[in-house]
Amino acid sequence: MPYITDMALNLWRCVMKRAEARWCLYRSLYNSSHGFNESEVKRKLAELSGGSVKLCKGENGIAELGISNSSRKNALSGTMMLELEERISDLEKWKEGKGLIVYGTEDTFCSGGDLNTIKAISNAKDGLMMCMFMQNTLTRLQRLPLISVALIQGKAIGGGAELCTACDFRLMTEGSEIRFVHKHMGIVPGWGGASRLIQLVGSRQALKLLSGALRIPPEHAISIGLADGTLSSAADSALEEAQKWITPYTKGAANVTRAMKKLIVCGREHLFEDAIRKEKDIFATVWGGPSNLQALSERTKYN
Ligand SMILES: CC[C@@H](C(=O)O)C(=O)SCCNC(=O)CCNC(=O)[C@H](O)C(C)(C)COP(=O)(O)OP(=O)(O)OC[C@H]1O[C@@H](n2cnc3c(N)ncnc32)[C@H](O)[C@@H]1OP(=O)(O)O
Repeated sequence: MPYITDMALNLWRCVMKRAEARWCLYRSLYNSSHGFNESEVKRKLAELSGGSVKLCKGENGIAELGISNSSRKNALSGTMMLELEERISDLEKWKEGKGLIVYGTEDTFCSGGDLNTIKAISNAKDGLMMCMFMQNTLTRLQRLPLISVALIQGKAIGGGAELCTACDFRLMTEGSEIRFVHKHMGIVPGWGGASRLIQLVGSRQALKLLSGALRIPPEHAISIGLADGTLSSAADSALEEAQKWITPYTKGAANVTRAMKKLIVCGREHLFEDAIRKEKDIFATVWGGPSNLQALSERTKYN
């Protein structure tokens, strides 16, 4: 009997995996058919070292992803870009996960690409490969079935500003700042930050922020819908406060929270008709499930 249950469970997992691939929840944007040579870009980035990206998965289903490169204000070196991709792969496999907090250690969220790394790959071909690699990674971050929050302490600059837009929410501590400085570097965002910024604040606001390379303090970010809250806490307790902030959204059964986030990903990324059909498919994964049956038996009132 347990053997049959195992078989049924494996079959169910297999069906779900195929369905999730169909809903494009874990899909990268670029592969070899787009001229993307992943192994070559990985080999180059591996030579450009410094800093680390650490992942801590909590028993409450909320993980913390820490960006750390203390001598360079948490700039992302080549090896950190690789580590970030590995951590996202890890999170894609974490079936108990419900939430994610992305933060920078010490006093900065992230100062963008490590200028030493950027200089070493400043030719057109390497730049394009790095851009595709980072777009793949940040798109996979955005598509995770986890409710994600960027905790912005200090500055989120250049690629750091782009990174924070790949999260569902942004919380900013007092005195922090988001700034797309690309214009001053003679470039435009390439990690998907412009497209995501337009989705968040609309094309007019995005044009102002990008073409003016404006400093965006918490109040401004909140007023245009870029940020979702300000945290008052000192550096050492901001993570705790972010954990509290995310809890109402992640409370409850993991499969329901994850299904909810999958709906948002589908709704955001597909045309309406396509999205509403996928909503039906995702609905079918939780209908009549343990959380649903429990709620029905409890007959909870919401008054
Ligand atoms: C393709 C990637 C591209 C993108 O898509 O946007 C990028 O992200 S390019 C990088 C864009 N970012 C920058 O240009 C940041 C430049 N740095 C700064 O503006 C400032 O350093 C800061 C981040 C605002 C911090 O200022 P402050 O608090 O005054 O500290 P310091 O300036 O003294 O910095 C300490 C130390 O850190 C080094 N640093 C900072 N950022 C980077 C970086 N991105 N790459 C490498 N190193 C960085 C800085 O040079 C200092 O080093 P030392 O001079 O050796 O002390």
